[in-house]
Amino acid sequence: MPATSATPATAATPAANDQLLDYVTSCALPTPWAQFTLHAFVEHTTGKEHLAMVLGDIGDGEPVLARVHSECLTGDVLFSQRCDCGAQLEGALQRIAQEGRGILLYLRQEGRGIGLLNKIRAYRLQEAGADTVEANLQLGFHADARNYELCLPMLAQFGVRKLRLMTNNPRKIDALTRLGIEVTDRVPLLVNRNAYNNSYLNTKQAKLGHMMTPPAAVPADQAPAPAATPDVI
Ligand SMILES: Nc1nc2c(ncn2[C@@H]2O[C@H](COP(=O)(O)OP(=O)(O)OP(=O)(O)O)[C@@H](O)[C@H]2O)c(=O)[nH]1
Ligand SMILES: [Zn+2]
Repeated sequence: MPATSATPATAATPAANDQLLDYVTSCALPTPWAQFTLHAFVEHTTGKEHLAMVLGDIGDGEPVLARVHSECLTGDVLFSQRCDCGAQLEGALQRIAQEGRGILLYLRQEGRGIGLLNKIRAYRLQEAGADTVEANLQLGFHADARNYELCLPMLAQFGVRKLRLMTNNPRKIDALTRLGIEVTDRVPLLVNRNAYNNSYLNTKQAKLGHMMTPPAAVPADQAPAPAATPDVI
């Protein structure tokens, strides 16, 4: 039976307006692994809706198991194998459910901050030979255009300042630390490689500094049937 959040859906009260975003409302969110409480925020400048999934008592001052997840519609919703986002999202929620306590911030900064349409443009460039970083640069963007400043008021809503952060990305840890959020531990969040995400994961490791185990080659005879251009993701 899934764990149930100790935070009732109606318990959270709107915090004072922050300069960056407003707290809006919450509801129960049953998942296959636990019943979370889903909290909704709206960002002032963009009108984007950002979300927090909370399980258990996270406001007691102890470090909280946390995932700061950037939106990836293709990976989180459409089952894309080009990246590791969907598997990381699922893995993070499962891990929080196992502990019975934690928070997942779902930030609407799709495509590392360049948006869905530009991410699809970037995928097309990758099919022509660019890697994930080169494609962003060719489109005139930084390799990673995200910022994490919303995390501070979102976490403050729940009285959270110390995280055990599920990530492989050292720049995410640096960014949160600079905001004044204490990352007490990094919890690796590794997913299986496949023929479609292998070079994407290698590029994240080589060019974006992600901390992963050494790349393991995917034997050709174990790889799924090839798509049009699987090796240039
Ligand atoms: N521009 C661009 N964005 C991508 C691509 N693949 C995935 N993304 C986006 O990248 C974001 C996820 O970033 P990742 O680099 O996979 O992981 P991370 O959040 O930095 O690090 P972890 O915490 O270890 O997962 C999501 O917003 C995805 O939409 C791509 O090829 N190009
Ligand atoms: Zn993704």
